[in-house]
Amino acid sequence: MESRNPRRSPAGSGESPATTDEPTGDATRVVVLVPHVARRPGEEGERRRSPEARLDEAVGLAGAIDLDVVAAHVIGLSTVRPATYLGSGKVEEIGEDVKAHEAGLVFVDAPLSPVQQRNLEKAWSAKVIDRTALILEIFGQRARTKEGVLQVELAHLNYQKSRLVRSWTHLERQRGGFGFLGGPGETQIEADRRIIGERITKIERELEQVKRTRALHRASRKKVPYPVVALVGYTNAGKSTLFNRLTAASVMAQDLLFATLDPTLRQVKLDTGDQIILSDTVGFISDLPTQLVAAFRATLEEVIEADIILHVRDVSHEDTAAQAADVADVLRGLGVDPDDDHRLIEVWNKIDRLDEEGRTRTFNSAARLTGDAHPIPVSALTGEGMDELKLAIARRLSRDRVTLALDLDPADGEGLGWLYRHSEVLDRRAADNGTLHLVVRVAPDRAGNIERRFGARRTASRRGAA
Ligand SMILES: Nc1nc2c(ncn2[C@@H]2O[C@H](COP(=O)(O)OP(=O)(O)OP(=O)(O)O)[C@@H](O)[C@H]2O)c(=O)[nH]1
Ligand SMILES: [Mg+2]
Repeated sequence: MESRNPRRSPAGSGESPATTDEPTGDATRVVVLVPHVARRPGEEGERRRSPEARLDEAVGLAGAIDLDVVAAHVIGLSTVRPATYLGSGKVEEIGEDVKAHEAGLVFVDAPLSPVQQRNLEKAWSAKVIDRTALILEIFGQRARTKEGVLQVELAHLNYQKSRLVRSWTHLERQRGGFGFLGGPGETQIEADRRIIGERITKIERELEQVKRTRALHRASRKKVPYPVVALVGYTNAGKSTLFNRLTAASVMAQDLLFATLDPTLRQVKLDTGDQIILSDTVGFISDLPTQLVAAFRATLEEVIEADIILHVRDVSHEDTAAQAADVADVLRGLGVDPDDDHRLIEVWNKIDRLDEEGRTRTFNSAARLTGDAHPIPVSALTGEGMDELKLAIARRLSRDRVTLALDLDPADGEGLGWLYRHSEVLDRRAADNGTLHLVVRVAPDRAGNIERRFGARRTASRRGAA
């Protein structure tokens, strides 16, 4: 597309003003593009998502920050062009589309180099953002807690810094005249890098502080004898809906990608009497930039330390396998073994959206996986499968915990208080002579202590051990 190249023509009729890359359309009107590069030989099949599903997701991402999607296209490519990512014919075609729809923004669902971004902005007279930038934008809007806000800003700065290096090094120029921003002779790039670097250091320090506070909170929660059950899963899988169903609380559950950003904790009593702390977390997404994963490591510490992890999957989604593989990757990155059936329970959600045949298939494949690997088909929306899920959680808990029986002098109020604080009291009965017969349940590492202090005896669990 030769005509695009110089872009130096004076502002004529219909031409945008001197800076041709100044967006001319409405900045909330967005054209969504999903470049689909032809399959390379040897590429993993499981990871291949259908272009249509990727387009749905991309439109969802744009909608997540209230952008008005005016057009959305999958663009087939045989190869990625270094200068513009897309071929010149496509660039031109899309330019017309952008103009026709008066869009001020184009979301390209791919990792664009700074040069590609710049060139496309010039060609389309619109702002161009790539996947990382859009996800950062969403995270920026969603973050509520101080830690979340800081982490998003940190990820943003790191993103900027990496782009600064790549985009500007060949354009480095001396900063003339305004000496106060940098030392004499400091180049623009050095100054920018230094400012960003200082800001990063400052945020990292603040984050340290926030993390220390969180660690304290966690430590005090650890004294609570209740196990932590964390929900993880691909964004939009239904974690918050399930969380609400299990807690009967109302956490923001929406058909928005990344509706939940900061972890939410709530105490829940299962029908079996088990008390748990349920934790709702940020959704995962494919191609989540590594710096973002790193930034959210701290937020996901609840997951790392959880006793049980519920991996919520949208089994009605055509890419459910690819999504599950992405979630497994993130878990691995957090140091959690995704194949640890001991800790993980797969929750196959949204079964209400399956047709009769899909239902049968889903239930059959769930039944084929036995023992700890057995997934639980549910619908968080209709409530189907909730009893099975709670039972699965209770079983998992009772299996890992030790049940102890002990007798306590009724005068030992201090001992009784300690037991209530440090163990789950399952049963309490007073004998005729006043002695209290107690049945308590604790994590294995605490059992020895109670055996010694109260002369407790290990027993078979009274319930949930089926
Ligand atoms: N049909 C159906 N829809 C569901 C079910 N569970 C959740 N949804 C819908 O799926 C959408 C996403 O649900 P959320 O609970 O917000 O998903 P999430 O996993 O918390 O998403 P993020 O917080 O963005 O990661 C909402 O529109 C829910 O109403 C289900 O069992 N069946
Ligand atoms: Mg959520």
